[in-house]
Amino acid sequence: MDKLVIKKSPPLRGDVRISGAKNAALPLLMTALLTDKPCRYTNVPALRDINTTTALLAELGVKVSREQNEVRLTADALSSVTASYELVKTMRASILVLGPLLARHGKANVSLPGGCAIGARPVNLHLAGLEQMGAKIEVDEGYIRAHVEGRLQGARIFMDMVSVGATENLMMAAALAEGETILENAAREPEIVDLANCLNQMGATVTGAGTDNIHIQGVPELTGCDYRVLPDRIETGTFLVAAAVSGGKIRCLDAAPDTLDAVLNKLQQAGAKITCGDDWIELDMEGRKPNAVQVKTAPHPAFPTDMQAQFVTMNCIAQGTGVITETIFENRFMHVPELQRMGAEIALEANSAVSKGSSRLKGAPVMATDLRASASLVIAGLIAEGETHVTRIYHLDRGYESIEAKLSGLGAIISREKE
Ligand SMILES: CC(=O)N[C@H]1[C@@H](OP(=O)(O)OP(=O)(O)OC[C@H]2O[C@@H](n3ccc(=O)[nH]c3=O)[C@H](O)[C@@H]2O)O[C@H](CO)[C@@H](O)[C@@H]1O
Ligand SMILES: C=C(OP(=O)(O)O)C(=O)O
Repeated sequence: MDKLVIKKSPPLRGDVRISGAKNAALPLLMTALLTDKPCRYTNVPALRDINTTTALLAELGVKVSREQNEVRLTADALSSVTASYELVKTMRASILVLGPLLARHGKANVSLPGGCAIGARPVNLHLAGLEQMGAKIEVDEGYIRAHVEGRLQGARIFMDMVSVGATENLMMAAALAEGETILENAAREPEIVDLANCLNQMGATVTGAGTDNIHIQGVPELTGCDYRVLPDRIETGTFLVAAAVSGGKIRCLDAAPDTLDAVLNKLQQAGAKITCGDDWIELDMEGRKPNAVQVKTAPHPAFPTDMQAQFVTMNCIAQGTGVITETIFENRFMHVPELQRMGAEIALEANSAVSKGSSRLKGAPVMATDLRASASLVIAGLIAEGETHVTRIYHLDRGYESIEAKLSGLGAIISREKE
């Protein structure tokens, strides 16, 4: 297994190119299941989760070809409608094959994803929505077994929690359903808008994406697509926080500033000077240490849970007391004990991490427990005295393309080694 070795680094400086968004690319690649025509996706990040997705699609019989950041998929003859436990257990987003398979093939067997380090993460909203559209679903031996006679039927579906994945699964299913589907209390994330744009390019009629009320007029069949994945707002935010923590000045290129309002707002409160162009964001700390900020995670457009861990690291070394409250996942503070091992003064109070600020971090061996927790430890390593060894970085490789090369390009002292 690999680990990252990070030494105390100078303030980050320079330009970094932002990759396509993992959380947009995953549902986008699943749209290929909705058509027998070829689909081409560009700006697809080179990530472990993308490898898992193409392996999953190949297992279903989808023809896959991949070259650098381009993926071509053709689902003209499926050989299976089963997403196996072996793949689903490594990537929860595998559940997103359920809606498309059911809509186009009338049948799907998908292993229950189960929980993960950050929480229980049930899929009841995905299943309830599909049942409202006429699917018969049972859970047997750890598998969701779903079928429908004829086509799924459009329905008015109210989701009593905001769920990104359920909104995506139901949007894809509804695109091939008979009649209109209305998703109420839908998620409003930029990745949902990206999925709607791709579906519309394939001949679907999706309106309202980006609001909490999405209308999908089903069509009998869809065509292929040639679609460029949205820039990764969480990768962008992670580099910006790393630069803020180090007191540096960086420019994120090929970014999407309008997807990051809540994060940029908090960075400004922390004392960062932020300048944006159409597709770039510059952060300049002008040599200052960040001020602690108060943050509460919530569905988009509020502050994203996927940026919470990185801000916990920032608050540790910032000036003043900061409180970060997590409202999306019940167990998303696994990075806190690891940061404490590096000397961070943080107290966990219910679902809040309270940092006293001005912690002097010292390098230590630390363990990555999930994707964004790993990112928070890497950021801590950049400013800790001495050397930090981050193990179990397969979590990091799920969601950050070439993170050590990108950080090195900004002046960080970081290398990948064998554990
Ligand atoms: C691949 C991907 O895009 N992952 C993102 C997606 O995950 P994901 O789509 O899994 O997250 P959801 O938005 O569905 O989850 C939000 C909350 O709703 C709960 N819930 C969800 C579905 C359901 O059927 N029942 C239920 O109770 C979850 O346990 C969680 O507490 O959105 C999360 C919230 O922004 C992000 O952290 C993840 O990075
Ligand atoms: C939690 C995340 O991803 P996933 O939903 O794929 O686990 C994430 O991207 O931070």
